[in-house]
Amino acid sequence: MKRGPFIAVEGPIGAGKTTLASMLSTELNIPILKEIVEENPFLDKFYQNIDEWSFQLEMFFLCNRYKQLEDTDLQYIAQDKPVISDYHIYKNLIFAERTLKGIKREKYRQIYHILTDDLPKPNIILYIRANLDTLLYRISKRGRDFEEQIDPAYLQQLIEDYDTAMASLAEREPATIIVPINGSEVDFVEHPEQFARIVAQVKEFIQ
Ligand SMILES: Nc1ncnc2c1ncn2[C@@H]1O[C@H](COP(=O)(O)OP(=O)(O)O)[C@@H](O)[C@H]1O
Ligand SMILES: Nc1nc2c(ncn2[C@H]2C[C@H](O)[C@@H](COP(=O)(O)O)O2)c(=O)[nH]1
Repeated sequence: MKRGPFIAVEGPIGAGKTTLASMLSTELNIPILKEIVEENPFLDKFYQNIDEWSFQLEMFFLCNRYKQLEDTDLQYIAQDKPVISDYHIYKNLIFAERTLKGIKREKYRQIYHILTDDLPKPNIILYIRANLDTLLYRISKRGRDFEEQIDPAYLQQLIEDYDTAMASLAEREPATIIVPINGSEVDFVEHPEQFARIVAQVKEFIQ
């Protein structure tokens, strides 16, 4: 592998991204880059009225992730140091294509490409797929008040959007390694041997 591994854990809301990224970070002794969710001023409003707040929310996520990735590039990637992240910048587009409409969607697409096209992209993606029941259960287990309002139909659409987006990324970027994980069947939290299998897979790619 040419540069230090940049590993992203992806999947729809509640799939277990932050959990798996944190466990891998500890196990492999690789620094973690985590999304900060609690300080987001728009998420609560967004779930109350998606059409009203989607542009502000998507722009907020995009600007935050842009800044975080710029810093990550300087601190780790440009220095060939490994790093693991609980998101891929591409998720901005997955969500925005679902939540934005018309001219705002078009403007967002342009800004997204201007900001992100030259940013370093992960070379390994652990893609946690999970069914609707699993996601709803985990979201309620996590217990964030504002997420109680998530419409299951929105979540189901995101499950499908993620599948489409990962297939499209695989086609566009054949060098990116995508490791699918069935998050409804593989339980890396309760079953250490299942976590060990994921660790072994990742090690295969980074050594
Ligand atoms: N494999 C798993 N088995 C059981 N609970 C899990 C598993 N993965 C995640 N969780 C729990 O589900 C909730 C959501 O996980 P989280 O990692 O925050 O998801 P994400 O970052 O994808 O939104 C958390 O309460 C976490 O402890
Ligand atoms: N509309 C968008 N919502 C997003 C985006 N990234 C995250 N989120 C939401 C989904 C959850 O409620 C919360 C945390 O996300 P996790 O997947 O880490 O649970 O934030 C986005 O780009 N657009």
